[in-house]
Amino acid sequence: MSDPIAAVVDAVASTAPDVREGLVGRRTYEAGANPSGERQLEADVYADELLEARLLDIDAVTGYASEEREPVVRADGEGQYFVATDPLDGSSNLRSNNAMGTLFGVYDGTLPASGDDLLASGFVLYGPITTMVVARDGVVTESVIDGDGSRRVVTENLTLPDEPTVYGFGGRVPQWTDAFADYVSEVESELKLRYGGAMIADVNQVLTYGGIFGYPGLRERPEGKLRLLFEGHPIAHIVESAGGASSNGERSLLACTPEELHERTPLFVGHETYVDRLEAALSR
Ligand SMILES: O=P(O)(O)OC[C@H]1O[C@](O)(COP(=O)(O)O)[C@@H](O)[C@@H]1O
Ligand SMILES: [Mg+2]
Ligand SMILES: [Mg+2]
Repeated sequence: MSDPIAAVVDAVASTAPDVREGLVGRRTYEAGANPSGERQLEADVYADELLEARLLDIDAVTGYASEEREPVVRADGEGQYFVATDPLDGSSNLRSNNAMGTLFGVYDGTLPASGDDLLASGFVLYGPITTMVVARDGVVTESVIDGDGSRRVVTENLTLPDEPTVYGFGGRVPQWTDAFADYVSEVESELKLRYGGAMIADVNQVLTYGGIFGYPGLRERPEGKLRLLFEGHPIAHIVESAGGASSNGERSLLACTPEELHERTPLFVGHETYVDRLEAALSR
C-alpha cells in the first residue's frame, strides 16, 4: 500500500474483531508481569502478539513497541516508521466486563521520541459497539468497526463539544496532593463524574460530552500511573487534534520526550479551560 499510515490504521482496525473475540476465555492472569511491573492478563499478551505480527508485516513499519514488552522489536527491511501501542488499555475491566481499548501512535523515526514526532494516532474502543478514532493531519475521524474488520466513518471531523459536561480522575483520593484535591473540589461542583477505569473509555466520554480526564501524580508516586509513550502521547494527540488540550501538569504531553520507553507521567486531557486551570492550580 502506498500510504503507510493508512496501512497501520487498516491493520489495527482489522485486528480489532480478533482482539474482541479473543477476550472470551482470556480473563485470567498470566504468570508474568509487564515492564511496568503490572500483572498481565492472557488477553494483554494475546492482543500484543497479534498487533506485533500484523504491524511488522507492513513494509514501511520497522519497529514495534508496546506496553507489554521491554525492548522495541525491529523488523528486517528498510521501513522508517515505528508504532507504539497499548494493546489493551483498561484490561482490568475485563473481569467485570466493562469497556476497554487499544491505543496506537505512528512515529517517523526511532523510539522513544517526542510527541511532536507523531504522524498519526488512534484508538479502538471495545464498548457495546466497536469504534475507532484516528487523528491525522489535525483531523479526527470516528468510525464503527464491523465484525469483519471493515470500517464505516460516522463522524468526519470530531471536535470537542463547546460545553464541558463530565470529569473523571484516577488514583485514590487520599493519595492526591492538596493542590490537586483543591482543583477537583472546584471541578466537581461544575461537571458530573464519569470514571470507569479504562482511560480510552473515559477519554471518549470527554470527546463526546466535553470536560476533563486526568490521572495525576500521587503522593507516593509523583510520576503517576500512565505511560507517556503508550498512553500519554496518542491520547494527547487525539484530544489536541479535536480542539482540546493536554498536560503533564506543566506543559503539553506532546512536548514531552520520555528518557525510557516505559516512563510514566501525570496525564490530563480535555477542554483547554480546564487544563489551563489545572496547570495554574498545580503551580500554586
Ligand atoms: O485502577 P485505576 O487506578 O483507577 O487505574 C485505571 C487506569 O489504569 C489503566 O487501566 C492503565 O492502563 P492498562 O490497563 O493498559 O495498564 C488506564 O486505562 C486507567 O485510566
Ligand atoms: Mg493503558
Ligand atoms: Mg494495557
